[in-house]
This record gives sequence, C-alpha cells and structure tokens, in this order.
Amino acid sequence: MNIMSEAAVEKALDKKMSTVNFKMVGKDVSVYYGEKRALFDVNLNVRKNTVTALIGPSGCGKSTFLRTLNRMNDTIEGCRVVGKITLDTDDIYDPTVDVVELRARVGMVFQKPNPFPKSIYENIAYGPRIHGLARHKADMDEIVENSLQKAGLWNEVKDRLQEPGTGLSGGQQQRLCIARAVAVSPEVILMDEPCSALDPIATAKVEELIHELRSNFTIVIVTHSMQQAARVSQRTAMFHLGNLVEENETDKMFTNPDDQRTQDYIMGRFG
Ligand SMILES: Nc1ncnc2c1ncn2[C@@H]1O[C@H](COP(=O)(O)OP(=O)(O)OP(=O)(O)O)[C@@H](O)[C@H]1O
Repeated sequence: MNIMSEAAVEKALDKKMSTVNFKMVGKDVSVYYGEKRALFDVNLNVRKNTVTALIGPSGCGKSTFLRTLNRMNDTIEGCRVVGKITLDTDDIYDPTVDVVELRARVGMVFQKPNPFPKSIYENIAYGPRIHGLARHKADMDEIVENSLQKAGLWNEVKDRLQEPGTGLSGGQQQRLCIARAVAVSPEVILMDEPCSALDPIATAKVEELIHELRSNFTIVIVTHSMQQAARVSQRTAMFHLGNLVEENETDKMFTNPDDQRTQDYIMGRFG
C-alpha cells in the first residue's frame, strides 16, 4: 500500500486546490513571428475571478502572450503558437474549436477605444445578436442596459442610446468597449493597455471598473504602468525578452520579488 506522508498529502491537496482555481492554463507556450521567436516556453496560469497584470519592458512579449489566450494571433500572418493553452478543461488550440465562440468566452478590450461606427445601443447589441443571446427586443434592451450598468456607463448614456458611440469621450468610448465585451457574457476579459489613451480621470474610472468586474469575470491586463498593476491586480506576471521571469502575488512582486530582473524593472533600472 502506498502511504503518503502528511506533508505529501498536504502538497497534493494544495496542488489540487490551485488547479481548481485556474481558469486558464498556459503550458510551454512559445510564439514565433516567421523565424523570430517572441515567447520561450511560457508556463503561466490565470486564476479565476482574479486580475492578473502582465508587466515588463517594451517588446518583452506581454501582448503576444495576451493574444494567445483568445487566439488573436491567428489573425497575424506568419504567427505560430506552440504549446498548450486550456480554458477550464478545453484545449483552445484544438482544431475543432470555433474561434468565434472562443472569443465570446474570452473577450478583448484594446489599447485604443474602437467602437463600431454605429449607435451606442448597436455597439452593445451586435455581439449578443450574432451569438443568438436575445430572442426579443425586450431581452436585447435588458442585455444592453445590464452591460452598460456593469461598465458604469448607463447613467451617462441612457438618454442617448441611438447616438453614435464614436461621439462619446475617449474614456466613455473605452467603457463602451468594455460594455460591448461584457454583453456576450464572457468568462475571461483580456485588456491590452486599456488606459493608455485615457486621461487620469478616465483611467481612474476604468480601473475602478476593472476592480468591480473581477467578481464576475477573470481579467488579464497588459500594462506599462506599474502603479496601475499595483492598483488593479492581485497577481502579476513579469516578462523579459520573451521569457516569463516570475509570477506572483502583486503585493509580493512590488515589495519583495523573487527575481532580480523584477526588482530591477520595478526600480526603473531598465525598460
Ligand atoms: N506582428 C508581428 N510581427 C513580427 N514581430 C512581432 C509582431 N508583433 C510583435 N512582434 C515582436 O514580438 C516581440 C514581442 O512583442 P509584443 O508586442 O508582444 O511585446 P510587448 O511586451 O507587448 O511590447 P510593448 O510593451 O512595446 O507593447 C517583439 O520583439 C516584437 O517586435
């Protein structure tokens, strides 16, 4: 009979618990752009209902890794992803996966707010409509209102839903894009420097929103701002030259990181 020591049992239980809490698991993920290798065997797990910040100097591969999580790299010619990424237990690179469905489960918000050239209402309704989420107008009205509520924008736009989304301020447009991502009830939301085009007040609103969204969604955010990573995330992953240097609790990353390169980066010694 195989008798495990108490410590071994505890370790196995810990492992099981942490596996249960992982929404996405990246295993030995490498990305190539043609001949150029941009990521080297990255092993990074994304926890449920947690904000994970990806930080590191320019060109280190943060956005590349983010894009592997909903196969956005598929749209880049010559880009090849190696390794395995799972969403719950589903291998997202399995050839049978419907990428449109995957991107409904793993939504994305980009650096520059990019509302469709349509009304505020239509910006939100478009996704639910193509995914067949609303049968009647009343259902759609509800989705639109709920999504705008969740994005903290409802009160600002409820009287002008038929006006163009592009007529909103930059910060409002970004919250509209977040509402649009939320409208199809994703499980994970990826954000690629969502505040870089916003002023400090709009940034603060989006950061507050990220904080609130965490109770319903799993969020991964790329940011150049270490202050932002410290403010919004519970976990931080540091990349350097295509390698994942360290992934840890955000508090620990910014006070007592395990890796000298993290220390150097947060002290502003490079990047
Ligand atoms: N479409 C592409 N074609 C070729 N090389 C690319 C492409 N996109 C990114 N790269 C290269 O891959 C590497 C990682 O880029 P990536 O954009 O992921 O870094 P990043 O950490 O997000 O950078 P930044 O903070 O400047 O946005 C860089 O060397 C970059 O030049």
